[in-house]
Amino acid sequence: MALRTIESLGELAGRRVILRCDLNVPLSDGQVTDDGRIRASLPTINALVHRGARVVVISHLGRPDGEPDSRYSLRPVAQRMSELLGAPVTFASDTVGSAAREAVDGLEDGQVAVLENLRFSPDETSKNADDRARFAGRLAELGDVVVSDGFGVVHRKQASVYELVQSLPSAAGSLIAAELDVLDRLTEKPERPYTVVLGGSKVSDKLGVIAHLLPRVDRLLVGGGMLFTFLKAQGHEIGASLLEEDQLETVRGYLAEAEQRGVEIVLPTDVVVAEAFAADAPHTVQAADALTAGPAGEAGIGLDIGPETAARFAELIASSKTVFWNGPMGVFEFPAFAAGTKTVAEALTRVDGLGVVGGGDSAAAVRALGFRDEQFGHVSTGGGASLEFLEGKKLPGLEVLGW
Ligand SMILES: Nc1ncnc2c1ncn2[C@@H]1O[C@H](COP(=O)(O)OP(=O)(O)O)[C@@H](O)[C@H]1O
Ligand SMILES: O=C(OP(=O)(O)O)[C@H](O)COP(=O)(O)O
Repeated sequence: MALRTIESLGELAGRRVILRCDLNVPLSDGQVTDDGRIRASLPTINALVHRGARVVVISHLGRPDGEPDSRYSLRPVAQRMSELLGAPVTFASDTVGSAAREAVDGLEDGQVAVLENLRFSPDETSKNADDRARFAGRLAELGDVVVSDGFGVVHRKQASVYELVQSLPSAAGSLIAAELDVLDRLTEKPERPYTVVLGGSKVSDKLGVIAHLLPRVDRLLVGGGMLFTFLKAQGHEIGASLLEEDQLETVRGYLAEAEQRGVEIVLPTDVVVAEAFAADAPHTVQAADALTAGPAGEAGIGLDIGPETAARFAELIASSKTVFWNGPMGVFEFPAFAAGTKTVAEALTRVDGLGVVGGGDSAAAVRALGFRDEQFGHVSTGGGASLEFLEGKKLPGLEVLGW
């Protein structure tokens, strides 16, 4: 089925358009450190502005605890959006309260407002459909139609992604359409060898996709925070490294299934082990099977793949015809632990075929390490969303758009 497009919404001049974006960008000291997701939202914002719509932008940022928390405010995002648009952007300090209503009522045709973080309300992410519907209803009062364009969050059944889109006439924005165009190429007869590279820190989310990826890919390379659950599942110690204890059995199952299917799960042979989770922590390269048990100060904490592993991953990536990579290989925010991510990124630029990097932090990482988006086949704004799409799953935020 085809996505409903903005054209299907008819005349937009003078109408209030709620635009659901994914503006979940990295911040440091209240400053946006990578504006990729804001830039990616601009084509749809500009298209709506040019049609004379009154644009009400909504988004989440990070994972606050369902209550206002200034560390996760969208205020700096609104500021950066204003700079990029070259036009004023009103910021409302709440999401469905009096500030939001005032900001929306004050909009003239072609103007833009950004409302505060959706996740400051527990109802946005509630598991209870009634809570979500109630919150979606309050959001719907702020608009006449909805445009959903937050590709990075379409895998979440959350109020603004799912219930809101069903509460008003709705359509997909051009970012979602563009993302799906590329991802379709990865799902429909990908050229082989097809390699998926997984890393990052959202370990439990992303371990879940492996079961569905195994029948589709030739190789799965595992780095980042995820690798330690694999090493532990193989019986190795991992010091104070990231671990999903309750996933050990599942991971053992994946290893057995991969062997049966002839899919290579490639695990690190060396890792960079630090004395603490800190930019200046002393660190050494250790064999992946040589770590000991204990707290960070004694047994260390794994913060990057080692150089031997990075070189092996690079070789496997560059010799593939189709590659999807989500999740940094290490804590790239600290330069001492960015080497693995840099080596993998460099290899992805050399893929003779389609090389895609996806995810908020992965895209930010490659840019921070000096790569340009044009060097890759595609830089996707969604990590988890892309992975679940590649699994062949129906995604809630796309289903409600007619996909
Ligand atoms: N070994 C590790 N231990 C802890 N965190 C890690 C490790 N490797 C990578 N990370 C962290 O993973 C984060 C990104 O993960 P994730 O959100 O899953 O990626 P994306 O946003 O690209 O989908 C980064 O902030 C990075 O520091
Ligand atoms: O950053 C995001 O996902 P990603 O890290 O998988 O790219 C999205 O904004 C979704 O955020 P969430 O994983 O907190 O629901």
